[in-house]
Amino acid sequence: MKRTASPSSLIRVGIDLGGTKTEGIALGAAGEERARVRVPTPRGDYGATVRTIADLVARLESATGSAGATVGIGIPGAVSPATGLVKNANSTWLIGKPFDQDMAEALKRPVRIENDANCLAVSEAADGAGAGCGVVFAAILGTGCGAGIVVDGRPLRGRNAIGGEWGHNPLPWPTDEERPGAALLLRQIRLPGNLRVRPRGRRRPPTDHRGAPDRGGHRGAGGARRRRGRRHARPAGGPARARAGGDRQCPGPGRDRAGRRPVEPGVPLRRLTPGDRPLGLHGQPGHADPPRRPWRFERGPRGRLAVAARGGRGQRSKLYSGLSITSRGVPGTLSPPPPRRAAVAAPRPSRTGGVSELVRE
Ligand SMILES: OC[C@H]1O[C@](O)(CO)[C@@H](O)[C@@H]1O
Repeated sequence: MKRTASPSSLIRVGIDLGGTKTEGIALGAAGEERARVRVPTPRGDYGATVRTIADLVARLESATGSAGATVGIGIPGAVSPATGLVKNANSTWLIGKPFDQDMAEALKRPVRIENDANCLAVSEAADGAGAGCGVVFAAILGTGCGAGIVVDGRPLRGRNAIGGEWGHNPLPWPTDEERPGAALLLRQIRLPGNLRVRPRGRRRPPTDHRGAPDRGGHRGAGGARRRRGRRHARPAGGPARARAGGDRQCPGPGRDRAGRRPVEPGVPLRRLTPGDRPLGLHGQPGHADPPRRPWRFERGPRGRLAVAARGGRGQRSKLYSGLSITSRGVPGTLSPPPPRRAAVAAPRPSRTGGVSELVRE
């Protein structure tokens, strides 16, 4: 006979939906761990993701001999208060979906959805590194990079449900290689097919984390590691106690990966101007929701232009190959990686009328 949950046998199920794995835990009435299951996340398949979580809940309930457990799910990104749809998820197949509703329907009960970094921050504030602290900041380095702020035990979501998100924001003390900002941040965009964006002109030779030429391993990996260390260190310089979660390695505030080198800010803080407006998460404009104005690139010195696309309800911005892009007069190129040339995508408006400007020479 199926047992139903009574207050004494109440099971609380928590699910961590990650980019590579999905893990569920069943907690007993006193918060003790009763069961735990981890499965691969069906990447790219929204329906399968919903089913996987529903199966996980069923497995946890059967492992604990319970039914009707309460369910909370930590997700990358957030459910937008404006649209009720998922936004900012590095697991991009969730973007634009009514995930909370679909999960409630699949599980036949209400579910609570929260940003994974907020879950981490609440957990650390409750009984982890931030226990006893009034304000706790926790950074998560998983498939994506995010963070949460908790005040007096409750997450600060903010009006756009992005409170604490630091992963895709401009950093203080930009270095020369990061200026003017937008050109660099353009690299974050996932382009259709094989296309990629790179700044035009001088290319820095790959270096390791000490700045020496990187010989071996992946080309440029050392340089990337060094930059990553610096960039994570800068915003982390502030809080008294910070906690990093997620399943990727983090060099740690102010240190390189080996924990040796202090990271110095080097250059003074430069205020970003509207023209520097970086592309936000997954090509959306900043973190604004809904976008207050479309971003665009300006006409460059050679009169060539620019692609501009409007982000919007979770859809990716569209960029096209074969055009030059500029940002505040600093040219970059949008090109297919050699030697195989990707087909030039024909400019076409996105389904929601996304292309705001497209100018050819
Ligand atoms: O999953 C880790 C983090 O990645 C993000 O989706 C950003 O890419 C955040 O919203 C989340 O907290």
